[in-house]
Amino acid sequence: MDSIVTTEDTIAAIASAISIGKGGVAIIRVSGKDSINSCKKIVQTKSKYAWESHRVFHGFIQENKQNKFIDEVLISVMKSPNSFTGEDVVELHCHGGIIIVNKVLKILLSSNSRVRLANPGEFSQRAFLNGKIDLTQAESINQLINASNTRSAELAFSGIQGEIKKKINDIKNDLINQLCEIEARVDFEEDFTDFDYTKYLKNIKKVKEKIELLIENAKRNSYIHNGISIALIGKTNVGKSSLLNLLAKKEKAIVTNIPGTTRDVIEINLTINDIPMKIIDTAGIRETSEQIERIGIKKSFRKIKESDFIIYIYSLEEGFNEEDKKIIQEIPKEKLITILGNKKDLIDCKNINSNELKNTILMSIKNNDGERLLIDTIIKKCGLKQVENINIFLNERHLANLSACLSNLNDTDEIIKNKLPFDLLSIELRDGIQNLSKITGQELTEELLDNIFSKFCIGK
Ligand SMILES: Nc1nc2c(c(=O)[nH]1)N(C=O)[C@@H](CNc1ccc(C(=O)N[C@@H](CCC(=O)O)C(=O)O)cc1)CN2
Ligand SMILES: Nc1nc2c(ncn2[C@@H]2O[C@H](COP(=O)(O)OP(=O)(O)OP(=O)(O)O)[C@@H](O)[C@H]2O)c(=O)[nH]1
Ligand SMILES: [K+]
Ligand SMILES: [Mg+2]
Repeated sequence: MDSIVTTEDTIAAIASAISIGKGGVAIIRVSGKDSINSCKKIVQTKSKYAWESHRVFHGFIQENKQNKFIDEVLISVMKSPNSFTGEDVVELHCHGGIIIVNKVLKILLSSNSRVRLANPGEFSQRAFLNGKIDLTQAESINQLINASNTRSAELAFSGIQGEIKKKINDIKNDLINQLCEIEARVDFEEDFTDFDYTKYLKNIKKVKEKIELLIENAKRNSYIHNGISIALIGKTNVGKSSLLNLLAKKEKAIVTNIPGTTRDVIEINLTINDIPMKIIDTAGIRETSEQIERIGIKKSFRKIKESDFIIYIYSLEEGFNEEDKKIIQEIPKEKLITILGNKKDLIDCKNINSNELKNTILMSIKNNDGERLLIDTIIKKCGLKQVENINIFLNERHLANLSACLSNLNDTDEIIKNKLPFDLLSIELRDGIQNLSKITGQELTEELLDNIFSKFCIGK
């Protein structure tokens, strides 16, 4: 691995949340060779614990070596290698006002030419480069900071504890073992024939299943992190707003028997099976010259585009007709959770032709009949079923590398089936292993590194 960043510089930044401007205490974090010396220049202390590692001591921040103090602080020093970054780290715990903490930072930066402001994510980047954490742990730190719900935070923390790394390394070890078997034979070409292809294919199949399980679970866990949006779409008066109210368990939207009641988009948030969901009620779609309603209908079409998923509702009393067919053509197939035939209470179900029932669930929203079935359908269609309790969150980068590895493994199957040269097998396996190494960062490019850490906030 090339040396990617220069860790010659000592870096400093405000590590606590400062965007809101006030807080009891704010922390300035300093990391690098000059962290202790540069802080000594701006601190006056009489503490007997002063500058000892892993102690907290008391002091004052002084401006220009004068005896004029600008803040009273607590200080902790964590000497290399036993710190977050692995370098010498000093933390100054100032009063939490934005003016004072910025002033202390400014004085520190001007105290020593080798101290500079940290780039976004640079502390975590140093922790990574010094081998304190792998890439997945670094990414999990950022995920935890940005988590919007407790479940997402829980998954992020499990990543910080190394759960992603463990899963990936486990799969990697399986592949390394397979590679060893193969390479042993590539070296002694005459022994080709005794290679147990059946056993190899069986082992690789197991590895593929492990990867597929991770990918399947990741989909669900990414919904936990990002949530999903479901739009209720259909003609007027079919019961969209009634359904929104049923799911919300309160009267969020106006329901009347007047077609065109809902004009604007109405959204509610709920959690089903741990998944944060946004349910979106829209204006019923029909030909109309009424100006406000037309704007509402335009928004309905926009929601078809913007939402992750759609439930298409029609009235069983009216039947699924040409207009419904026309609207449903606007909905991408993969987004359609189900067609929902509503107002079951008004008809005799035996009279519905079986063609109409395909991909359709029947409900009486008014009588609260069929809600469970609808929720089960949502869970199934959106892939929200818990496959196995795998407590990790995989981001796009992890998934792309896992998929690449999976396709390497599929290629090795082909190589064997088509009796292609044996060394192709080992090339492909090596490639698969390399794709896994990219996830944890053992295989690294400068671009990848910049890409990941630039998404962090300053001070992390
Ligand atoms: N004040 C403060 N709080 C913080 C952090 C920090 O940097 N400073 N953290 C930063 O994100 C998180 C905690 N994570 C940390 C992870 C490792 C080490 C650390 O010093 N590791 C050393 C020593 C371990 C030990 O003493 O057993 C090591 O790994 O060698 C510190 C914090 C959250 N809270
Ligand atoms: N019989 C019966 N009536 C229902 C059912 N669900 C809704 N309704 C009635 O159908 C009418 C229209 O319901 P809404 O929920 O306003 O329909 P909508 O699709 O939101 O209508 P717009 O906002 O005008 O597009 C109301 O009078 C509801 O009480 C049902 O399951 N059975
Ligand atoms: K209505
Ligand atoms: Mg409505």
